[in-house]
Amino acid sequence: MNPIKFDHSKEYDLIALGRAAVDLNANELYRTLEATKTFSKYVGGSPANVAIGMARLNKKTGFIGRVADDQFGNYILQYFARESIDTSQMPVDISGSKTGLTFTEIKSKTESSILMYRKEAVDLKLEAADIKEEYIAKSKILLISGTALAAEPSRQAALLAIEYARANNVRVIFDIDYRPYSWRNDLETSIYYTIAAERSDIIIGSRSEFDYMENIFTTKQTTDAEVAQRWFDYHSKLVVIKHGADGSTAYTAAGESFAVKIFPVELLKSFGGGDAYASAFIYGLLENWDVIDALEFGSASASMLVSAHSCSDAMPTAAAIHEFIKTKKEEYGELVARV
Ligand SMILES: Nc1ncnc2c1ncn2[C@@H]1O[C@H](COP(=O)(O)OP(=O)(O)OP(=O)(O)O)[C@@H](O)[C@H]1O
Ligand SMILES: O=C(O)C[C@@H](O)[C@H](O)C(=O)CO
Repeated sequence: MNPIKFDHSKEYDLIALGRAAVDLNANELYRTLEATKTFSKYVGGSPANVAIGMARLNKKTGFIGRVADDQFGNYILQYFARESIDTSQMPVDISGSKTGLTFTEIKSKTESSILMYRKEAVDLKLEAADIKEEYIAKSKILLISGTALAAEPSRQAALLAIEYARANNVRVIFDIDYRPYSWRNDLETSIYYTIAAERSDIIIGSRSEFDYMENIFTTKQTTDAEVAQRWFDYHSKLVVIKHGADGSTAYTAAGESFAVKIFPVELLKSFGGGDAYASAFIYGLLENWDVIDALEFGSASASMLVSAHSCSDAMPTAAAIHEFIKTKKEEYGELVARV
């Protein structure tokens, strides 16, 4: 049973807030960045990837975020327009700030890493004045990417957006999305993540991201169930904890727990799975599926993405995910991802 109640009278399915950036993924595989000569350019930025994933799944999607006054800013706006993502709340920043860049290094069949250029990143220039309550009120969901909390003025903009959502029966999804490059220290990260998480209906993150968030509370090793309970004691109804190649778990405030494994694929890069996971999982919730079915859908999309060269371009349609699941179940059995 889906524990999240959406107001289905609202126009948008999801509005994402945070960074829209650019990925430059190495074309030469199994080399270090030092030895890489060419890259493929994709739209990137975790919340942008999730928004693209939602749009690919035919959900009406909007975005709140600033873009740079340069070719990369134009590229992002044009890409979003082609994907039918509303860009009315994506002001062009004229302060000279730059689009965040992420270089993905595919070092071996099992190892990849990212190098992020985020100095003066335009996404962190988002201001509270950019946040319109009447826009947010039109959506079933507001998705907040944790990196939007890393610096001012983006931090206050994100926290204001959360308050507007809560005042207008909009479900808040907090995708923890930890990227170290923009934070000053771990305590700051933990404090502001906690402020957002306390106000969110759904929290999604990898286990290590939850641990960052818990820093101010405890340093002892807690179970996934204990992690989830902490946030149920505030406001959350659903907590999803991802464990990379070990799959993922979900807990509801009503005391239910679920787990799924990964779908077997040939790994190309270990990045991008989380954004695909989030968009497909949220799609399942919006379709009022049971949590376990939404988890399986998210896990399938994630596995498809870690075997793809891009993140945004490779975001699959619902039909493609269903076909992927069907094929894997024929090959590995009905319970391929269910534990
Ligand atoms: N080797 C793998 N094979 C198949 N699926 C995988 C693999 N690694 C990760 N996944 C899938 O991707 C999901 C997200 O990966 P992870 O737990 O690393 O989250 P994340 O750090 O948020 O991802 P991202 O790097 O996109 O930010 C996992 O829960 C799993 O479903
Ligand atoms: O989140 C980022 O800014 C980097 C992403 O664009 C990249 O695709 C990735 O690492 C996915 O998680």
